[in-house]
Amino acid sequence: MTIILTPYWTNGVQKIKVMPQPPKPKHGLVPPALDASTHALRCLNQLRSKTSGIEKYIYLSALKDRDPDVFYKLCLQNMSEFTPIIYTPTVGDACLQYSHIYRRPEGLFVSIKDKGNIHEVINNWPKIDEARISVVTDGSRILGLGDLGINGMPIAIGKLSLYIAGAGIRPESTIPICLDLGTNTERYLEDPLYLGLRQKRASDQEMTEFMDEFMYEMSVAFPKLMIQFEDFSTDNAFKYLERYRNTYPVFNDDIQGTGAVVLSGFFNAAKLSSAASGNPLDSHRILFFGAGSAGVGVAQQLMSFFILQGLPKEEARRRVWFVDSQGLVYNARGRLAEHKKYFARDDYSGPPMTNLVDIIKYVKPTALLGLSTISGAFTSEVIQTMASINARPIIFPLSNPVRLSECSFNDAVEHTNGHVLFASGSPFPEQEFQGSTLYPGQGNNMYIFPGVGLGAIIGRVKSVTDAMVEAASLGLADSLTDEERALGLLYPRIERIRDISMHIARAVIEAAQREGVDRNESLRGLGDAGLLDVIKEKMWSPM
Ligand SMILES: NC(=O)C1=CN([C@@H]2O[C@H](COP(=O)(O)OP(=O)(O)OC[C@H]3O[C@@H](n4cnc5c(N)ncnc54)[C@H](OP(=O)(O)O)[C@@H]3O)[C@@H](O)[C@H]2O)C=CC1
Ligand SMILES: CC(=O)C(=O)O
Ligand SMILES: [Mg+2]
Repeated sequence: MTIILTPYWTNGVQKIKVMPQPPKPKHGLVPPALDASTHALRCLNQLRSKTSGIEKYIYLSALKDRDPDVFYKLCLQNMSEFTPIIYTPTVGDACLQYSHIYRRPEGLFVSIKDKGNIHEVINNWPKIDEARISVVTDGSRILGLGDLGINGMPIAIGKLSLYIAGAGIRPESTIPICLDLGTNTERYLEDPLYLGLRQKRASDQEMTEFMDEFMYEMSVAFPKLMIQFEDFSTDNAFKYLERYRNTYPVFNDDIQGTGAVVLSGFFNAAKLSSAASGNPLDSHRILFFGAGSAGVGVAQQLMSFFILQGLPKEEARRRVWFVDSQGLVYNARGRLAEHKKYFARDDYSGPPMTNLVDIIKYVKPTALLGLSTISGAFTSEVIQTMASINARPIIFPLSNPVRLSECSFNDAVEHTNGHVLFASGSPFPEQEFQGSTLYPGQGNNMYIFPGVGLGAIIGRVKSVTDAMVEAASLGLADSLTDEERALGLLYPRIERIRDISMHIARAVIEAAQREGVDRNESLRGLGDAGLLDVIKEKMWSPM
């Protein structure tokens, strides 16, 4: 049964009543012609009557609170209309304005001031034994929008709505969590409506002590929970994934989820690009614009593309080049952040190379991937240079939200004469070009994490291994239907997300079984079809 957190005020302090969903109202208390299907249509019309994205977001948040079944039913029926509202790009605006549009509590807030007593805060969560998946952010790098502090909560809520809609996780099994470790963003510290602690971020040492306590207490309170880390700043994203991944079932969406979704789209794009150029799949060369947690996470995952083509690991590494805010990343440039060292080039030692067009002419990449947060960085000249060296250039501007995208689909189509193989982080509309319709891909981790989480909890895994993430990626790449391939799509239609998540979950469980990290013995030996039946049967659906 869905539970409702109802806020009320006593002596100026907001308190929460935990209530079950109300029973069906008695005769006479609702209009006579109210029925479920016309009411869903009424809600959809109300949503569509709103003109701004943030109004739509507020409307849908209220609908989800009031009537989760209608919300999720409409979401599933209108996935491509709903995802840009409950997720990127609009969720970015909801985060920026969270302290101003806040209506009612949703999720769990654990602050640095709770250090030493985190156990008590966690145990205030109403349905401890139901909890299966938590998305945890510290608000320090929300999408490409920077340090938003406690205003990062909507990203955890949005991701979990996609878990529920896209993978059939029961709503009461999800916990959005925002860790409040302070913020270094002055405008929030000065905003009288800001809902978080009014202090600078905790030191590294204090944060690590806090995180160790938090992770331990979570594992005690919620023994069946998988944690998804979301939108931690670069260093902390790598640090805490490494620190906990062998002890608890954790997954970093920005490093691993993004890696998996881009590997999948790259696989499909590389086949089309190689078919057009006549060059073999193992000859691809990839240039990353942006060397943060997402860029490096994707590069680590893309290594498996080359390794699957038969290249040795060292040769696979050499197919990747990075550009960061200082230009081409190479050893002789001087001190490099730890996460950049593995891919730093040792075959260039000249002066810093900072102009992207010059770098493209030097590297001659078949693929240009943007994870930089720099809006419009892929200028017409950049795109034309890619088109001049590739029959079908792969161009993926993956930064979110849409206004930070490195280029638009329209520009990519126009400057490559329609030949581009394109995927962006946030959605772009399709384009008419020379009498045909061209479809942009959405290379967003939303295709991956619902299925990974579903597989992780049904398989009761001890940890989320690299092989499980790779299996999710290849499962997604294989899920294109013949009709989708005929249209040149790189990713399946988002309307099929439940089917896709089911297949990803199966691939994840089988990989966990091969690696010996599964704890659900009843699933062993079921075979593909048997496993799919179990997964399907476990998926929640709105009534
Ligand atoms: N599509 C998807 O599914 C996902 C998309 N993303 C998006 O990716 C973007 C980056 O995220 P993340 O990696 O976590 O962020 P980070 O802050 O960790 O990384 C940003 C990177 O961009 C580089 N950069 C900044 N300015 C420039 C510039 N002028 N020229 C070249 N490079 C520059 C930075 O350089 P330096 O290292 O020198 O500071 C850094 O390497 C965000 O917009 C995020 O929304 C993230 C996850 C998933
Ligand atoms: C999509 C996502 O996780 C991000 O932009 O951070
Ligand atoms: Mg993210």
